[in-house]
Amino acid sequence: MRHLIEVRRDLHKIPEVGFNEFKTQSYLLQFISNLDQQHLQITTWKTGIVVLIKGTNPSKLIGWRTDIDALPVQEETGLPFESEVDGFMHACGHDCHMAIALGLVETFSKQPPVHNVVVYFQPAEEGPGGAEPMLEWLKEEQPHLVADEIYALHIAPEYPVGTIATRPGLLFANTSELFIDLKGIGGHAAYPHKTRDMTIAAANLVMQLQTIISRNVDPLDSAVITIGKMTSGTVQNVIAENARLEGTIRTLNAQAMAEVKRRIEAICKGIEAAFECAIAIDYGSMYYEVNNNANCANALLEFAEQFDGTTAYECPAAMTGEDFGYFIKDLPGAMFWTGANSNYGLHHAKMAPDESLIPLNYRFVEQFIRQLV
Ligand SMILES: CC(=O)N[C@@H](CCC[C@H](N)C(=O)O)C(=O)O
Repeated sequence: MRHLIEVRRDLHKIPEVGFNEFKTQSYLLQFISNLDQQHLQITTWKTGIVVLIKGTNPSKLIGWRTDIDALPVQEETGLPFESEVDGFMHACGHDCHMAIALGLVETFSKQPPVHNVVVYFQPAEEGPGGAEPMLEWLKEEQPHLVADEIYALHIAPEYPVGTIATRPGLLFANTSELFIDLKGIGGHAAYPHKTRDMTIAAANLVMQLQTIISRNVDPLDSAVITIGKMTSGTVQNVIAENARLEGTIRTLNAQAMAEVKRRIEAICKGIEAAFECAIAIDYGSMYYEVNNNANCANALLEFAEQFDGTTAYECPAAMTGEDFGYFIKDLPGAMFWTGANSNYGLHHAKMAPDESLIPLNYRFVEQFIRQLV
């Protein structure tokens, strides 16, 4: 399956963000339509694709989900197949995920498994979230395409290739995006007393938000507030009338998320009073935690222990988010990390997974699905 690496490189060159994966979708459709169609049924939803593979003696429908979107990150890997789209990159490995999923569709199209298999090519995992609306559409309009059990993987740069890492129960956090707009009064840089400077207000707000983690979250629990982007003002000698913070909140449970939000709102009220400004908060999209079904996670770990080329690792939970959580909110299923051996982590401009993970994982997942009873 050497060609899957070529496929990954092709996809790596054309990164697209959530619900804009038009070139990606047509590349995937082209690949799938070149396969033997006898056992396949292809359906599209927005920029996503759902492929049903009819099994030889099915008694259930097994789901495999891959995400297909990229990130607004300027690539700095220096690889010969670098992103051709300025400012965008597959910095979260979804290009590898897609190549593995295409490998599955290809092999199952030639040699169908016993059970029916459905492969979801899901848009917008990085945001604003494709899993929840895709599932709604499936349930309402294509109920025969809703899996009975479902699996997915995510590359993990910090583990060697061949590591299959997961755990029963909570694997990934609850997430909520966070957008905060501050409005004050702009004016001349030399007359600050006639203005309400939103650069100063936003800087104070960023610092105060971190006290929620250190002073409001139970030290035996965990949470993250990250402000990934901060913008204010227009030019060096004009005091900023507007500022905007863009970030994300991560918690291990829904109660902690509610408490963090309550404190964000209280702190924003304080900043409004202190800096005489107006603040608007928007929580953007929220992802339900990835809570693995214990039997499904253990089945993956047990299979990885005896599979040639993989090592099972029962890993700790992480503060990453994944809208795959919506798929396994109501269905049995599990997600796992798969080693990608990169010196740079997820979302880094130099993240470069070891591509040998692609043929290995495609074989692992194919064999895992084939042996499910
Ligand atoms: C695996 C991974 O990196 N997932 C993303 C999901 C982002 C969700 C949303 N846009 C947010 O930032 O809250 C992650 O950043 O963990």
